[in-house]
Amino acid sequence: MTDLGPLIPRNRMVHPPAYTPGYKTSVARSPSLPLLSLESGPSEETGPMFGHNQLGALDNNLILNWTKGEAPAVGERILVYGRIMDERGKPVPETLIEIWQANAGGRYRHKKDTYFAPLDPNFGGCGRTITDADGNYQFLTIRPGAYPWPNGGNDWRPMHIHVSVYGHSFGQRLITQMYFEGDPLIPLCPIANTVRKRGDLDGLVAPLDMNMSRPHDFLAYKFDIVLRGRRQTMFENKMEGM
Ligand SMILES: O=C(O)c1ccc(O)c(O)c1
Repeated sequence: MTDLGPLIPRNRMVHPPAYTPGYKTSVARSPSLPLLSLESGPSEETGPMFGHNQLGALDNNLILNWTKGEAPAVGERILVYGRIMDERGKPVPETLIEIWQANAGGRYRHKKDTYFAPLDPNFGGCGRTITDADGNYQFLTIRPGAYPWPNGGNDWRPMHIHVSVYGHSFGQRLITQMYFEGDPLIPLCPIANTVRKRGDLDGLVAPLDMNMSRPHDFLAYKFDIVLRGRRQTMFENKMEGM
């Protein structure tokens, strides 16, 4: 295996900090003592690797990958596509990209989600794919609904899709959320507001792209992910979450 060298830690002065009291669950999740700096080792720097032969044909089609009969998922059909790049715009090929999201009513298929909106029996909410040789990926899905969450007052999550990019090893995994152009809930969201700079938050908002939409079928949203550098995508400080 190629020696990729030690992992480069994320710059916490740029990415959202772990402790953001406006986002209440971050308080208990964030460290209260200074961090120790440990060298990464083989368990962080190597594998597991995922190959194309491990993916099912519908893994990147959330409209069809959970259907029990012939019925597709309920909702506004959308294509989410983009490219994963490094700081020089060089594509990142063959990397696993996974997404998870609420259904069209704003409800997750998760035992802890008890929101009034019903589950859609034909929608699971998870998908995965591997970038091609030019770093491109695409998912066919439905637009997730916004939903209220128990953070305080009347907080709502904007429509969003959770995105994980795997890299070459466990220690490289990066997680973020994609928002939708024009959603008025974005500037009101305490989680979106953990991103300190307006320009960096704009990088998480996918523009509508009519050129990639398909007439009479789906709209398209473009979400590029930049791993490092001046135009880097903002990543989360936690590894789990809905
Ligand atoms: O971390 C959380 O508490 C939390 C709550 C609601 C969400 O939609 C989410 O993405 C995270």
